[in-house]
Amino acid sequence: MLNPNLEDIQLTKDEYERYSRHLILPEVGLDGQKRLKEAKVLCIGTGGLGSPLLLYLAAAGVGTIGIVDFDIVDRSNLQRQIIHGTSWVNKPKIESAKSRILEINPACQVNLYETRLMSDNALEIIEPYDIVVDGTDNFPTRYLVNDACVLLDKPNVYGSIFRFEGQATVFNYQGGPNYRDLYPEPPPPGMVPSCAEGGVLGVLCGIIGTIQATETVKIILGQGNTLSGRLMLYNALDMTFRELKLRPNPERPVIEKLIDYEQFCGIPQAKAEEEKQKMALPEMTVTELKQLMDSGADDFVLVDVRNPNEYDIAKIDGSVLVPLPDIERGDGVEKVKELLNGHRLIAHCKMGGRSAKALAILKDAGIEGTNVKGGITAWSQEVDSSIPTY
Ligand SMILES: Nc1ncnc2c1ncn2[C@@H]1O[C@H](COP(=O)(O)OP(=O)(O)OP(=O)(O)O)[C@@H](O)[C@H]1O
Repeated sequence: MLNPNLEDIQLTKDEYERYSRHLILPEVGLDGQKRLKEAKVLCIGTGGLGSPLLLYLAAAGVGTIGIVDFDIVDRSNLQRQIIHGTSWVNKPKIESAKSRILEINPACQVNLYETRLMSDNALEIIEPYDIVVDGTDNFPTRYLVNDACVLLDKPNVYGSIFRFEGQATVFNYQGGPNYRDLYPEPPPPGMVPSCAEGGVLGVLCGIIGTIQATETVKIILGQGNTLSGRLMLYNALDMTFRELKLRPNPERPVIEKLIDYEQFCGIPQAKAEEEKQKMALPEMTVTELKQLMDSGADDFVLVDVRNPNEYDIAKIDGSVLVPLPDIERGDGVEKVKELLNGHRLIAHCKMGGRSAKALAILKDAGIEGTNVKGGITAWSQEVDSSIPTY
């Protein structure tokens, strides 16, 4: 429970009316609404999770809300990032979120931090707040938020989402476990695909984000049992909730200072490896591919290594689908061999990363090929604008 001096906090007449359905709940009541009014909550990320949780925190009467994000609203965000509207596309997410929050609750003090949360700004940004809510989507930031909250002794309300499944819990609350008890080591880079790669059901964000908002409100009020020590696992397809027990690991290293979290998660090393892999492969631009196709040459096969549903969304005419997972399993390598039958191989994917991976595997199997730089995204931007980007 947050413990401001309740006698110093007054509700206005408008607030009595606005929060009347809270005030008549004995678990909230006048004191609870005053605690909400005095509370300072920092939301990191105003994407899929940040959107619903900010809407509910603002509506619930949280007096001060901080928002950290560096991104602009993309059209592909609108399917789930419901705080942002169409007119905000290409504009800063934090500005969009603030305007919507003030529309819901003009009395809310909204502090904006248009920056990436990093080791050199995290402590300063987080310090003035009572509770931190993590609505981000990457491992370095999650470890950073965790460690900063441990150092500053702030509860960290955590959520994550992927495809149809989500997780939520409360870290670092009243001596409870933190993120490093759940994940002592980061996964190898690229092991866990992002929502941009694997997709996500829009309404899943609503479920997990509102669980985070609920936990935040409960911590402020000091009511109920929080998710501290319990990891909630939700599956939208089965409509099931499961729980895992979490305990502080006695062997967990003591966090003494913030570190380089990109390095900790192996990101620069993985990027260098990917670059090296790409450099070792012959490449061609989409314009060169177009010229080759227009020349009537028939000595090559264009292999698309994306997933079948991506191929249904958009494809380059004449390409043949052999998904990367099939190539990784081995049967795709055989399929490519059959397709080539003496022709040369050109491969593409969405942006050029997966096709580089596929070509490296094929090279080990004795098949040389050329990678299309920028994939079908570059094709859509530079050659054929009738092809949708996704
Ligand atoms: N270190 C960070 N500091 C501030 N904001 C962050 C940080 N890391 C991630 N975010 C923000 O967290 C949000 C995560 O939300 P989400 O994954 O739904 O959005 P997205 O990145 O727009 O999605 P997509 O990858 O599909 O385009 C994003 O708005 C992103 O900019």
